[in-house]
Amino acid sequence: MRLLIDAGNTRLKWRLEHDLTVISQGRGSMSSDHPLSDIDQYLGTVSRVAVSTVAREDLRMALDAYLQERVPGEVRFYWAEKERLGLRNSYSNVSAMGADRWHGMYGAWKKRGRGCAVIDAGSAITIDYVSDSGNHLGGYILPGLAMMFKSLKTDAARIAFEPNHAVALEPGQSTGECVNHGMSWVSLAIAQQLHRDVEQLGLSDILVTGGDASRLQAVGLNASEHPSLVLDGLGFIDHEVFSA
Ligand SMILES: Nc1ncnc2c1ncn2[C@@H]1O[C@H](COP(=O)(O)OP(=O)(O)OP(=O)(O)O)[C@@H](O)[C@H]1O
Ligand SMILES: CC(C)(CO)[C@@H](O)C(=O)NCCC(=O)O
Ligand SMILES: [K+]
Repeated sequence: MRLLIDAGNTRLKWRLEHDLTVISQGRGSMSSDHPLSDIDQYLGTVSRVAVSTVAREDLRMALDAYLQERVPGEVRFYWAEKERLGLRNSYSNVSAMGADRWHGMYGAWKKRGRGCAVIDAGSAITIDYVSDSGNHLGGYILPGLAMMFKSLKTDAARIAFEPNHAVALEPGQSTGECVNHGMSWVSLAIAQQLHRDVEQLGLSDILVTGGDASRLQAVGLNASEHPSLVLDGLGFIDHEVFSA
């Protein structure tokens, strides 16, 4: 049994596989003492764990200790790389790139095998462009939608509102409308700029993942949704490493 883990800043996503077939998948909180409690009964049978993480080093170490204690198999952490089977990183300091971005891009590269844009709308939003020849052309890092809401709540004294996920784009006429419509408006701006970039760079399509994927699609982002793209890419890499 193989366990794949995408440990983000807020949440952890996991997938349990047997012979590359998905047995079960789910998510846990990074702040939980037992983030894998849903699969407690399986942990003793896991022969290998592959982890992609962007969490703080102390949280990574706590996750490592937690896994070592419960899983008999090897626990391996995977990071961004310079190159893998035709996909080439543009960062000169490759290790500074979030592992989730590399693994998401690799998942997209393996699925598409040609130029594409990858957008991960999670705690932060990342956008990465890959050319037909596999060159990472670069990307963008933006605050995520929940992060934007939170910063308005905590850093501005007179902005009181209840966030919602409705798509409404007309100019707001109350604080709540201004903030909520503003979030749709910024989502639309992201989607439109992505469409322009993809067209200009000649990329074939857009893959989207992350908790706010559907919100971007709701304002018209023309993308295929891959809810666990990071785990997909991580799984491909771990498989390649172990079958080499
Ligand atoms: N049930 C939910 N819990 C938390 N966020 C959610 C939920 N459903 C949708 N979201 C949206 O998903 C976004 C977070 O996405 P996602 O779950 O992919 O990130 P994350 O896993 O928290 O990020 P990271 O991988 O950095 O930990 C938030 O901006 C929020 O608006
Ligand atoms: C941007 C996030 C937080 C998105 O999860 C992650 O990919 C990260 O911590 N990246 C490190 C900085 C970088 O990718 O250049
Ligand atoms: K993420």
